[in-house]
Amino acid sequence: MQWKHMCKPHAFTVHYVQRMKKHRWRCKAVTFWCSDEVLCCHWLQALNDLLEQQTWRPKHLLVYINPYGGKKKGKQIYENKVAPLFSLASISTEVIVTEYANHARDNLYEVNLEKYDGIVCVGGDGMFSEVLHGLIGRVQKDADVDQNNPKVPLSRCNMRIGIIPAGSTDCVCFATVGINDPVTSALHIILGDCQPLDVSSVHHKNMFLKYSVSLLGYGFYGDVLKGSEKNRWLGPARYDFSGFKTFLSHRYYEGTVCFQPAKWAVGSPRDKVCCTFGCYICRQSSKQLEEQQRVKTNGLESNEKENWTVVKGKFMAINAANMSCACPRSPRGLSPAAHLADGTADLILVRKCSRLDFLRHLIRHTTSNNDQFDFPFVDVHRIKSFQFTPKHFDEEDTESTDLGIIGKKNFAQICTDHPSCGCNQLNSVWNCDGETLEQTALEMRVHCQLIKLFARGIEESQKQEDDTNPSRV
Ligand SMILES: Nc1ncnc2c1ncn2[C@@H]1O[C@H](COP(=O)(O)OP(=O)(O)OP(=O)(O)O)[C@@H](O)[C@H]1O
Repeated sequence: MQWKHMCKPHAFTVHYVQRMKKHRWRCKAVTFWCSDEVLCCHWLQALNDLLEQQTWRPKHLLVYINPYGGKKKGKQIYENKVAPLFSLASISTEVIVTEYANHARDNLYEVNLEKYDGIVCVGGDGMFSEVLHGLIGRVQKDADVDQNNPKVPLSRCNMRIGIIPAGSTDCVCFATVGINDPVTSALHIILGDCQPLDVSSVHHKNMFLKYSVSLLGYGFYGDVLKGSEKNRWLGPARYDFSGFKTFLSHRYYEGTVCFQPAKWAVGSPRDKVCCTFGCYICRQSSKQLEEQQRVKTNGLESNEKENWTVVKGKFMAINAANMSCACPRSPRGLSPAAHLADGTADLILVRKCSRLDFLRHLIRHTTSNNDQFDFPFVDVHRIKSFQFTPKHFDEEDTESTDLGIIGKKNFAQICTDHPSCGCNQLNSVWNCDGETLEQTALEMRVHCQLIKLFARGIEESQKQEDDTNPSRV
């Protein structure tokens, strides 16, 4: 049908998603013309009815914008790239531009969540973490769950969170969408995508510290973060600078790691298969975990205490990765086969080794094919929880673990073990999703699929799909 032959044209425009390269999505439009007004209305009605049936699409969203995240362009990015798309999709929003750190977290404790179909945060990983803490905290409060009890099962959050990347680090967005692009993320929100995500709770004794969705790292990654904070004035280059300095200092830390292997899990950290859209391993593992928990609550099995593996030693790094932790710099991440929603984390123990060996291990994170775990000083385990007790701890920490493995008193020691650095630093700090923790003795537990994101995981074999049907989403 050609519009120029029509005497009375009627038209409507359909906006659709088109896949571009590297997981990027764009909004395209096609206009349909019709000479018959009634027919045109029928088409419109039919399309609107179809859209109405897609009840998973959000209609009302609560949006938090951090105006100071990244290059301070959060507000601009939202107004220019995201808001017009939400309005095209008839999504109404309540927008809160944050005025101070933790504004969004505090607000989430008070707001009437029933009014919304989802929460959107515009900012970086720090902003996402704030919203995550606000939402999980609020849901536990409403369900009367004590977050300070490390053993308590947490209540799942059904409200989805969308991340519009506008920070200096957008790792969670990158790992769950495949790219940190505001328009792509907005389109995933509009389509109502849903990606469940595991969350780890981190406790010190019976005190809740933080939730983590990506990396909980001690030793190398803790030191890099701590060093980078002292050099904030360098901007994003502070991470490279601090990384180089930390590498040169070549420190190791002594302590004891106790962990519970995730025996039900289907995959292993050494798998070649990565977590992708509709991941089979996430589905199977979470199903088996649910089954195991059902058996336990029915009293058929009650041996939660056993199955702890204890590793005592000198570590360059202790990393617990809840997801691959892929980012543009390390495209496969710290643990390439880690899964977003299988109820496990990958615990990577890098024991004391030579500087050259450590460099070889680090370099493998940046290359695509080599296995970074294939070294005699690296061990990797798929776990559901772990505890760490440093060899040198404060009085405060003496009763830190309930396993009673280490019962030594506080003692100060000059750093004779580090002739290369000449430091007197006995303990490292924990890097919890980019924030340092004060306590060194801690306990981490994975909560399977505790939250949901407006994402779908990383789509594979894009090329094939693009060739056959570029717009099918
Ligand atoms: N209005 C505000 N003023 C100051 N800080 C804020 C404000 N709103 C949010 N924040 C805090 O700013 C921190 C960093 O935000 P965000 O993650 O968006 O940016 P970023 O540049 O990626 O930072 P980082 O790399 O440290 O995560 C968050 O911890 C958040 O709590």
